Amino acid sequence: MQNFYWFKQISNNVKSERRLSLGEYRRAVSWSKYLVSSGAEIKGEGEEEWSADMSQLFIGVKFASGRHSRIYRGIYKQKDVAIKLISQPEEDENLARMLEQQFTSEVALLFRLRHPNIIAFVAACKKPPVFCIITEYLAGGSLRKFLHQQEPHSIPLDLVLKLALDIAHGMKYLHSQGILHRDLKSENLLLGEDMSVKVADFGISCLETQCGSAKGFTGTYRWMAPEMIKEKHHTKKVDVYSFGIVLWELLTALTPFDNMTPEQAAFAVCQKNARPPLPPACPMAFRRLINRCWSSNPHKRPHFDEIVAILEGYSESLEQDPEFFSSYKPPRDHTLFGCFPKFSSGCRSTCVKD
Ligand SMILES: Nc1ncnc2c1ncn2[C@@H]1O[C@H](COP(=O)(O)OP(=O)(O)OP(=O)(O)O)[C@@H](O)[C@H]1O
Repeated sequence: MQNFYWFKQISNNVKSERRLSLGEYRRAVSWSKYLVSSGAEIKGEGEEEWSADMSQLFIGVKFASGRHSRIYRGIYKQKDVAIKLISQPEEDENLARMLEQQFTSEVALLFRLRHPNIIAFVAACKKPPVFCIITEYLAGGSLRKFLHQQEPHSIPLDLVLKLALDIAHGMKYLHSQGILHRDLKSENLLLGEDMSVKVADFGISCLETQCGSAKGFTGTYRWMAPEMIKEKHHTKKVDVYSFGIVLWELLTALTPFDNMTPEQAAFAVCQKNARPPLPPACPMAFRRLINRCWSSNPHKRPHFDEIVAILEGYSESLEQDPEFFSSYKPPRDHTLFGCFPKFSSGCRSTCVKD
């Protein structure tokens, strides 16, 4: 706590506990003007349960940004937290409405989730045109940042397996609650100090029964399943597709389709059935799983229950035999492959022919 340079205590509007640049001061004041409680705001449905006690919230330095948000470190009730501040633009009513809907839905979903591999919700505040979501702070940052720091561009296979299992456990739990994440990617996976991974950012998540079509969607094309790119009806299997891309990231530490714009990547995935190329050294065990996860046919993608079971099997085998990944022989059931024998002559690693 001593290492923090607090510039703001929201409750009593203390303006500055450190020297701020003029820009920082203006920004801090412009947020605080909205966040300081007037005591007169109308509380929406369920709001009493998650509404933050502003007298207990300290906002520290900004450490990240999203498309429409800024993320600050902070302390809430003596706990280290991350505070996501979302501000509605005055000039764009549609965007303002969409951000409010996203906030409401993210809070409602986060509020009911409790799992070691899902970011823990702490509280939220709704003071239009500013909203805040307070969650536990994860010191390791995003998985994307971690992967991009790796030299050479790969991480040991036992770590790939551990990280993949954490993500799969989180996703299995999420799906067991009937929730689709819809924006699973390394940027939305956060690392704890102990290298545990937690799934975060539920801004465009939905209850499976209420997801509708993906019309007007703002997810991320490089990780997006073809049926979602095409704005078709979609199911939990869109997250399995994205998990396949995340597995590829874990094995390569690269950005998928980095030689293309997101729109070109979307076109290549839908029209040419393209996938990021698996490196020749990619162990067969992962190659098979990835090919199944990013199959263009959602029905051929496994459920997360099965993914967890497969990865746990790999983990046990690796404990017994450190050479497991090089000695692994796939089961003879060829229907489990992304590439079927009738296509195998022309099947390249970048292309799933099913
Ligand atoms: N609880 C947290 N602990 C540590 N870092 C966090 C936390 N929450 C967010 N971050 C960091 O902030 C970044 C953006 O957060 P988040 O994805 O929740 O914002 P967003 O507004 O939904 O972004 P976008 O809409 O662009 O996806 C994350 O990639 C991560 O680096």
